[in-house]
Amino acid sequence: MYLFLPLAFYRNTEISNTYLTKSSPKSQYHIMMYYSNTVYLCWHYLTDAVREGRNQYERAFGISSKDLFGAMYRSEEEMLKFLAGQNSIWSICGRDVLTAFDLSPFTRIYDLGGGGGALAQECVSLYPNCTVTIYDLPKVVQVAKERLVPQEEQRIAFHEGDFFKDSIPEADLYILSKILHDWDDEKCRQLLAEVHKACRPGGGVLLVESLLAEDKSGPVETQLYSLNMLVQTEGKERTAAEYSELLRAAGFEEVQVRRTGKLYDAVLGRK
Ligand SMILES: C[S@@+](CC[C@H](N)C(=O)[O-])C[C@H]1O[C@@H](n2cnc3c(N)ncnc32)[C@H](O)[C@@H]1O
Repeated sequence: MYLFLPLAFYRNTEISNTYLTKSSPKSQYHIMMYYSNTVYLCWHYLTDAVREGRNQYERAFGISSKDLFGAMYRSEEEMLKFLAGQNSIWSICGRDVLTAFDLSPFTRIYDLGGGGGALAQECVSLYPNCTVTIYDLPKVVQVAKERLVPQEEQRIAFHEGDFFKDSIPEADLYILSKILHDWDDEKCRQLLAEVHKACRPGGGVLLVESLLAEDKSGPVETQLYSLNMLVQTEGKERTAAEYSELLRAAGFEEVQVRRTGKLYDAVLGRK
């Protein structure tokens, strides 16, 4: 047993150096801090969330969540913390979700709700012939442009817009990474219908989401994420069949599903 103690200590130090140290390239520091300081406050009201079937911003922060991202971005500091947190996961899973399918035929890509841009950066480094436009709410785009995406990166462009209200420009591929899980089925259908209208014939849409098993019996991480969505958004995690159905209802065909073995998976639909 005494022999294993230093080994366990060494392993724990290695894990914390890799995933918790702020300066590590695989650091999960920002998302941990966001969970701990913001999301956890909504979890205090889990029983209310289950009873009422809605998020708990009002109880946790005293603000209405009628405009969901207005509530999440209630200060510039909160927005930065959220975007940095969202970016962190792609240092671990970005390559897996973007190589689940060969995306090289798609050169004009829009990352809808592309946030802090980490997935867009991973995409241009894996597929050097593509350009990726980060489409997001104006204040998110401004922060991504000025503080999160390196200015010398010529293959990344920016588009300020609200994908529920403004038009979506034509492209070969739309990435919707962790977007549909924020919204109910009706809003997902509305958004996918607009994406289908804008998509070039022969183009496609790539959903990046954490997939539940078809009987919803697991994985436990995805079930927990679904509760996370309940306490802080209007959405939930879904099964591959549920995403495929949403894509088909919007007009996308040849829907293919790839599980990566990590937290996030990929679903591709073609127009
Ligand atoms: C859960 S985050 C995912 C961010 C990024 N796609 C990723 O995977 O790291 C959802 C993103 O959708 C954006 N978003 C929410 N509502 C939007 C809207 N109406 N129009 C455009 N972007 C929106 C948010 O600002 C945020 O960046």
